Amino acid sequence: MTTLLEAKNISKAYGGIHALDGCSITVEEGTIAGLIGPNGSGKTTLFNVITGYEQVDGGEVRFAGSPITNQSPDKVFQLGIGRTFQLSRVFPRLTVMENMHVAKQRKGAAGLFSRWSSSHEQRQALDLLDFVGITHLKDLPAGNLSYGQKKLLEFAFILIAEPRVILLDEPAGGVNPTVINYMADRIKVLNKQGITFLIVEHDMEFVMGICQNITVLHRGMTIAAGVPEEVRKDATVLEAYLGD
Ligand SMILES: Nc1ncnc2c1ncn2[C@@H]1O[C@H](COP(=O)(O)OP(=O)(O)OP(=O)(O)O)[C@@H](O)[C@H]1O
Repeated sequence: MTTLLEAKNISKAYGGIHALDGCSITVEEGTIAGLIGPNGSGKTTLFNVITGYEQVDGGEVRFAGSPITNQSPDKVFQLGIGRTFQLSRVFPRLTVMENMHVAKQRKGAAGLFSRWSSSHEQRQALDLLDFVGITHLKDLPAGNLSYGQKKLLEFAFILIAEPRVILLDEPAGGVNPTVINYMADRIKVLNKQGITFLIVEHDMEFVMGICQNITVLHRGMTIAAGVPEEVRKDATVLEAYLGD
């Protein structure tokens, strides 16, 4: 297996709070990896550090063999790392299709208000909306979508940039079981096509069911990493969850 994404000895403090305190994670290419830990253990901060939304105080992030530590979010996105946020970040006044257009431009060099540069790109956007099951909503303002539909749009939004790895922050959080199952199915299909995933999620059934490898954070440190069956039984992990 080849390592696609790696964060080593990452530290990040906010004033006196050590959100990340020397944690590390390795994501192998072609896998679905999970990142879990009790509330406040540093999961979102680690996502922010990997994707350039926060600068590290120490440590190194590498993608496809090259250092990407403290690169800008746009640069990281263009390199092939897509991500979603805990609270979806669609543009509420733009239509679903316009949101897809913005995503395409973020990846490429076109000006923000240019037209679709080709009918192929437009077709690709429609195909992706179809893939996540929301084509029928394409002309609606994204703000009118339900919470689950916004998460699906955000997913399509990332896919249009053709990322090599996708970081999902709580894809199952606050959405109904039908959407959760649908999301899991879409992730598996994309993974079979070669896309690597790193998923932060509190829904243990979802994580254990879909991830091949799981890293556990506690107080900004990596306390375990391994296959779901190992992690599930790990005494340190159980203690971290029970203690918080
Ligand atoms: N911008 C910030 N300013 C100050 N403290 C922060 C900031 N971001 C995160 N923290 C703190 O860093 C720690 C880790 O937070 P983080 O959100 O990364 O944890 P998490 O594991 O994602 O939590 P949750 O599961 O609740 O989403 C927490 O103590 C949090 O309060």
